[in-house]
Amino acid sequence: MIAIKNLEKSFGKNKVLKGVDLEVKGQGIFAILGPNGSGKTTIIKSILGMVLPDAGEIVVGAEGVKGNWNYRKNISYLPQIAHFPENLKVKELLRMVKDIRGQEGNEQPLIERFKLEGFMNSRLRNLSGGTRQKVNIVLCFMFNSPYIILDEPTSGLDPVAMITLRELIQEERAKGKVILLTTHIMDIVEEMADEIVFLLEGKIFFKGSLQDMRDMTGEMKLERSIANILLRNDKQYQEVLTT
Ligand SMILES: Nc1ncnc2c1ncn2[C@@H]1O[C@H](COP(=O)(O)OP(=O)(O)OP(=O)(O)O)[C@@H](O)[C@H]1O
Repeated sequence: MIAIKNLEKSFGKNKVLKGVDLEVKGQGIFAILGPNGSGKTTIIKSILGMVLPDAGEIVVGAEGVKGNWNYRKNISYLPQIAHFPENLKVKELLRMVKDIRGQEGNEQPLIERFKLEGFMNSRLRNLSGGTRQKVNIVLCFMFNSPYIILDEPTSGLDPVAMITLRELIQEERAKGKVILLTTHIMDIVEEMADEIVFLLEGKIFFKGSLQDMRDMTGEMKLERSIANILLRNDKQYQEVLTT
């Protein structure tokens, strides 16, 4: 269970989160959606303790997040942009992350699935964007954590890797994990999400199933549903529906 109560966060004058209340109960895939800059990553980083909220409370499992690092070992995180020392070799990075976490990982099957065997001795600075992302996926999925947080996990992946990632996410879901996912690829959400959370203007605007969203907006396709919500709430999006 993840419970967020009245979360507020500003960066200077930019009020990003204006009282976010969100409860993620049970297991499954929860897609956090919203326009660019709506605060999806800020919520995720607040859950991880990487952003310090101005107000509010977050509980992960039974543990409050404030001043606590213990709960982090239960979360695997795939960041939107990962920053690691560029001169590290892939095998050194894998070792380093396992040492930092103090947990052994089951990386070998993932290395094989993403065909990374030939890159173990490559330095990060020499990897393509997509190969880096595959390494980041291995780093995230090699630990058996009850919570998995994926921030734009498909970025840079080729279609084969994309299918492998989708399979991997489904396998983790079948194991009873709680998976939080942000993505701008709506067919992934339509295929996989058990619940959709839609963030707008600093608050949770909608939380429910895909069918609930269809019912609310009268649109069958998620992309159109979201465009419909944005149109109702912001005139600048009117063109989206008329094109
Ligand atoms: N460290 C920071 N310092 C200043 N502003 C920040 C910082 N992090 C985020 N912001 C701002 O907060 C707002 C929300 O950013 P965030 O990355 O959470 O949005 P997002 O919904 O994840 O966006 P996207 O869909 O583009 O990934 C943006 O206006 C962003 O510029």
